[in-house]
Amino acid sequence: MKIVGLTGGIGSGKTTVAKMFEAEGIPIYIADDRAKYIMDRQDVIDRIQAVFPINVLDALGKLDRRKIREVVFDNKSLLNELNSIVHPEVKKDFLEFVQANQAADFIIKESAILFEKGLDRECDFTILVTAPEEIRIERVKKRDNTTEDSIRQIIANQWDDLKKKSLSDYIIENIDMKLVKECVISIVNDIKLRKNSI
Ligand SMILES: CC(C)(COP(=O)(O)OP(=O)(O)OC[C@H]1O[C@@H](n2cnc3c(N)ncnc32)[C@H](O)[C@@H]1O)[C@@H](O)C(=O)NCCC(=O)NCCS
Ligand SMILES: Nc1ncnc2c1ncn2[C@@H]1O[C@H](COP(=O)(O)OP(=O)(O)OP(=O)(O)O)[C@@H](O)[C@H]1O
Repeated sequence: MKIVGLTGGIGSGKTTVAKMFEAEGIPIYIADDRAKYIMDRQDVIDRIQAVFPINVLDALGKLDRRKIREVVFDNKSLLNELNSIVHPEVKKDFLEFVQANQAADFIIKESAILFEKGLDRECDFTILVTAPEEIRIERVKKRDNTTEDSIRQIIANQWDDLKKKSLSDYIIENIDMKLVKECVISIVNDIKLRKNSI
């Protein structure tokens, strides 16, 4: 079984593209979604609250992600603290996913920070999803009902596409969905023919 990392900056459309792979029968692991699920666990909530200088809970005692988002992307040390709590848990969770999908030819691991966190070293191949920054910002503004400033703060915590392009095996420009779909189908066929690289 091959592990194929899929990444892209905020709003590039990597989850949208990951779902196209899923439609072709490829198991997909969306690290962001799994991180959210893990962060609803009480033991994880307690560890996060212990390092945050503000109350990060909502009225029901659940983690208020919006509050966290408002502080971490402007505070590198707090983001590192959060990452150091969440990422090892995601790693364990991913290993279980890999075990459960041994029969697949390959699986897709989608993460916004695949290269930033060196996770590409654990992948056989990598796919980068790109789109012009202004388009990405417009997409996220619409999707999350958020401000351009807050999106730009997240972009500042991710590598730029130029750096990621040089490390990627496949690059998908996500503008026209029909072309993207064709690209996904040809990548699926190509990866199936390739041997594991790690
Ligand atoms: C900061 C949090 C609470 C904000 O949650 P919220 O639901 O508002 O936004 P969401 O999770 O959709 O994040 C928005 C976008 O920010 C980017 N992003 C998320 N985490 C990170 C990070 N650690 N570093 C850089 N960019 C990140 C992604 O492009 C992501 O899609 C959340 O992103 C989080 O818990 N991040 C830390 C865990 C993590 O690293 N997850 C990503 C992969 S495991
Ligand atoms: N080719 C496209 N044309 C128009 N809208 C798109 C396209 N691709 C994605 N979108 C929309 O843009 C938004 C962002 O896409 P998506 O959530 O897949 O991005 P992402 O890279 O996973 O973002 P994030 O890093 O925030 O998780 C979504 O609302 C999605 O429906």
